[in-house]
Formats: sequence, C-alpha cells, structure tokens
Amino acid sequence: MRIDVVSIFPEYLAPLELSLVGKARTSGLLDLRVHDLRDWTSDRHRTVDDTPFGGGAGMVMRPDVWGTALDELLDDDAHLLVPTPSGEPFTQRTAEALAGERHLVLACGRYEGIDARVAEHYRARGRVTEFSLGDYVLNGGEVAALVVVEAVARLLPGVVGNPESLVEESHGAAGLLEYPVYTKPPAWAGLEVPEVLLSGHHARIARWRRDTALERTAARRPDLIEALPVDELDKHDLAL
Ligand SMILES: Nc1ccc2ncsc2c1
Repeated sequence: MRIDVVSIFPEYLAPLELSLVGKARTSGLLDLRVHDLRDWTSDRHRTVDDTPFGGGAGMVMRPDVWGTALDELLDDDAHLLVPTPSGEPFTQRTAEALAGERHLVLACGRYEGIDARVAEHYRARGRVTEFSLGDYVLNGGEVAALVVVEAVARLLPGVVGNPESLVEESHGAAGLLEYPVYTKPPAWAGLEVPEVLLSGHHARIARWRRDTALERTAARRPDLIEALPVDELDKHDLAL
C-alpha cells in the first residue's frame, strides 16, 4: 500500500518512522511518503492561505496550491482522505475498508480548513472522504492523519507479528469493547487477578471474557450494544 500525506508541518508526521509503522516502511510493506504542501507554491513567500470570502476570523487554505499538489499525487487508484471536524465518523470499519485499498492520499488542512472546492473538484474525479475522529476540534489534520495511518497500517498483512492479536480487540469483529487484561504478579496493591483467569479452564475463561466485554460495553458504550446484530448475542448474553 502507498500512503501520501501532505501537510505544511511534515515534521508532525515524524512518529510514523517509529515502531510498527516504521518497520512496515523499512520492510516495504508500506510505502509512506510525507510531503510539504509549500513545495507546490510558486511565490517567494510560499503562501498557502488567504482570507475567507464572506469574512470571518482566520485564514483558508488556497485551492490552487492544493490542486497543484493533488494533481501530482492522485492517480486512478487513489482515495483522497481529508480530516475535518465536519467529516463522517472514522471507525474501525473505516480502517478495515481502507486497509484493502492500494493508494491513500491524506490532505492535512490547517487554519480554518481547505477551500471547499478542493474536495468538490476531486469528488468528480475519484473517491474523496472527509472524515472526523470525533466531536472535538484540533489545530489541523496532522494528528488525525497519524491516527488513520496507524489504524490502517496495523491491519496490513505482516505488519503486526501475531494476527491473532487483531481479532479480540475493542471495536473488533464482535463490535464490543475489549475485556480487561491482567498479567503477573497475581496480587498487586491488594488487588487480585480474577480467579477464573488462573483456572486454566479455557471455556470458562472465554465466557468470562465475553461477559465482561458485554458488561463493559453496556456500561460505557450502550450505542454499540444497540448496533449489535441480535444473532451476535446468544441466549446467555441476553440473560445478562
Ligand atoms: N483542518 C483541520 C482542522 C481541525 C481539525 N480537527 C479535527 S480534524 C481537523 C482538521
């Protein structure tokens, strides 16, 4: 998979040289390229923004500079992703779908955002998704880009050492939050590990983990319980 990230702060994406994503780049599993939007400017001051039509505070990123950059980076395979507080929710399902694609281009906005004609222009030419990480506002799209790259890259075959660890995680296939995890020592700060986890009884452990995941999800994210297909919950679950 190829991912291009365009930003006026390319150094914000430096963490993607580390850990699993860094290894995926080194191994060639992930072709990640980070670009400085100012490299596509043509004036001495390398200007990327201007005042908003209609007035209002702040500045808006110019469509012509973004157009020069994206015309160079987007190919027929590419999916343009634009982080924005006004976007559609980015979820684990989104990450799973994106992990199956060949080429992602992430356009990181700053200031009050990118001129709306950029998304409009490229929507007529290919896939464009404006997405949000949640109901809060950052200072730009770079942090969202870090999240998307990590959420997608870790799903690429060969990136995570043990693919099993992708199965039982929060927001995984079952649509539940993850059960709590424990390790040595068995007693710590007067707190014991749940006895069932020390029993070696795999069926009981599996049931405890599912029950706890359900209880945790019901308590913290009742919206996820509502979204569960009924056949996902067996008779025992419904008795909880
Ligand atoms: N361009 C921009 C500005 C703020 C923000 N917050 C979350 S995604 C995003 C993107």
